[in-house]
Amino acid sequence: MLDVHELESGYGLVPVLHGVTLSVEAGEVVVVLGPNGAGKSTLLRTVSGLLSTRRGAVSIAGRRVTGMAPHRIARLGVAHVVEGRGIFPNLTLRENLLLGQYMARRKSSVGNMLEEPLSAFPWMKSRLDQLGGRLSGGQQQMVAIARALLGDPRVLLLDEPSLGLAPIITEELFGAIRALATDDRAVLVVEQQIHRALEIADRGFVLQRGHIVMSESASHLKQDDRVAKAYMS
Ligand SMILES: Nc1ncnc2c1ncn2[C@@H]1O[C@H](COP(=O)(O)OP(=O)(O)OP(=O)(O)O)[C@@H](O)[C@H]1O
Repeated sequence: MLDVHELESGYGLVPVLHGVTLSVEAGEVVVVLGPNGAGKSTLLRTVSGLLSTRRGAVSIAGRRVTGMAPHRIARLGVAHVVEGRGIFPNLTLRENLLLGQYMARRKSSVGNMLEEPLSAFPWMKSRLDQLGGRLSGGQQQMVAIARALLGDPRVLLLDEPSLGLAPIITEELFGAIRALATDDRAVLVVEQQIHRALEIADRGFVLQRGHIVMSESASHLKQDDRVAKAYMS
């Protein structure tokens, strides 16, 4: 579903990604691990087109999207949930969700669009009229992800979904994320919570200074000491 080939990108004159190659199949959750500044967020930004590609290619379901504007990439099925949630405090939960309509790939009624997000996060059904600003941090993160589902994305990119959340909320959130990798969707997650993320992932990559230094199954990475060492280098 997502293919990244020899990707290079950066900011101004500073290169950050140095030839990153990875793929994520439909039905998979793949986690990108690595120390601060390794280039994890930069990788997601380059895939979604927020940052331009200098070399290499990105393809979604076999279609090359390299060089396309972010809104076109979104229409082709890439949803990027950036760090920091972006919930509007003075809009209701329903209104916050419906902002995701602009990413929709096909025309659909509002009721149909809300079906998947509300079944992924059932607690939302009774809170649709509550203001975004009154929701807890964990609930806001779930709203950000639910909003991305309105476009029925083929590729869901999640940047540090657990940031600032209590462990018990993180567990609930990760359970929901696992269920989002359906037969026609791939999920790529950047995370600092290594162990929790590997619990729900099928595979993982370790990024260090813009290079992929490990690429293994999640069960393998869980037992490999080199993962923790990568964080200290
Ligand atoms: N907007 C920006 N302008 C210039 N340099 C940036 C910008 N954003 C990130 N960088 C630099 O790019 C490098 C990679 O940053 P990136 O945010 O992708 O790392 P990361 O692995 O996601 O780390 P973190 O977990 O700290 O977010 C870092 O050296 C960072 O300082």
